[in-house]
Amino acid sequence: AGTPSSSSVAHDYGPDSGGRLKGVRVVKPIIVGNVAKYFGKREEDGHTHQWTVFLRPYLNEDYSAFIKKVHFKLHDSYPNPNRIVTKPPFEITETGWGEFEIVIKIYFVDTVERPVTIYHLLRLFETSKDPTAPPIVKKHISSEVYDEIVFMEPT
Ligand SMILES: O=C(Nc1ccc(C(=O)N2CC(c3nccs3)C2)s1)[C@@H]1CCCN1
Repeated sequence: AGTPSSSSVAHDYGPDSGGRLKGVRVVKPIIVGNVAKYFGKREEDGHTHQWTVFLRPYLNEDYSAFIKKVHFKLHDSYPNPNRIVTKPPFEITETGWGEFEIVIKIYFVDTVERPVTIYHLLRLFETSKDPTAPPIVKKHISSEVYDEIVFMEPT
């Protein structure tokens, strides 16, 4: 039998559906992280690394169908610390000398879905087991975590 026509498909308008179709939970896997490259100590401003913080799909998929924009909030000592990216790749590349928390806020095309906030600690150094040891500088370093965006997709 072929796909049932809309008339034969039963729609479940649950008691709390507010007129929307009963939602189907959609899980979108993502990777949130940063890569960093050590370029020595720059005379003029003391910056030592170039880094890129990113939010990307776990598999190579186009998430711009449901992600409207991604807001990266950098440390306030950066010029224009509120960086908005409206199309993939959702990433920011900057230079600096230290590690700090970057607040990443994802806004969805479907405005009924509330924005999602993710916190990422920018990593430039390898952490040594000995807390009294100086930070370990590596030419290249990366720090990324797997995460999931879960939202209700109307069926
Ligand atoms: O490092 C840390 N906080 C940092 C905040 C901002 C950092 C940075 O790298 N930069 C500011 C930015 C510019 N200033 C002027 C033009 S761009 C380059 S580092 C903390 C402190 C101890 C441990 N981690």
